Amino acid sequence: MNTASDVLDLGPVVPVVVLEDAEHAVPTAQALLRGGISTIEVTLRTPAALSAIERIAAEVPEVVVGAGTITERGQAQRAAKAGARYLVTPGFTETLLDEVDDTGLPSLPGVSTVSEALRLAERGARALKFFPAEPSGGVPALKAFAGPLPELRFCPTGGITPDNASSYLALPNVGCVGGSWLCPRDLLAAGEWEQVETMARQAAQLG
Ligand SMILES: O=C(O)C(=O)C[C@H](O)[C@H](O)COP(=O)(O)O
Repeated sequence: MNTASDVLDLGPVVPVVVLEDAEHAVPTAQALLRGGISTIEVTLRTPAALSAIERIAAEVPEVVVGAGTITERGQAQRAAKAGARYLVTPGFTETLLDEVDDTGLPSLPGVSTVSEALRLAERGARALKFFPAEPSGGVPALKAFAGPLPELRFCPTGGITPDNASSYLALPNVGCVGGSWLCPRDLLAAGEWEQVETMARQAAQLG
């Protein structure tokens, strides 16, 4: 997996996961894997996130672990050091993009407008996160992006559900969708790994 476009090809759904407890990292990744999902985006929203990334990278190498919610200076470097294999940002600043690029890792920077997508295309990006997908116009917006931006592919995230995922995945400029629905906090807190596996299995079949 070398490019951002490769990240979009890891499967139809990238689970976006908030891990409050690093102890949940390995069982979550294993449950996703049993369900047929081979990637996990661990959001850097909790103190446990970097340790969670480290554990998944070390103990569940079959799952390609990425780091999400990169919003502050230093986070890209720390995530790379912990073993993240790709980086995701909800939006971008030039500083953030430079830091992400410095890691050498593939990344999906977040955009919600054509102008933002153009700025990233100027920097060489070919794969982007579309965030927040539903509030930013959803499927019709992405359909419209394909006209002026034919070379760009997207991972829409934000408001994606099992009910609307397929309509995004049917668009030629969508490689995969991102979503938190597979790994809700209450299931992780309760250690309901079989339920995570079941939802992963359903998500893996979307397309
Ligand atoms: O943390 C980030 O970097 C984000 O961009 C936000 C996440 O992608 C969304 O929270 C996922 O959206 P939902 O599936 O609607 O929960």
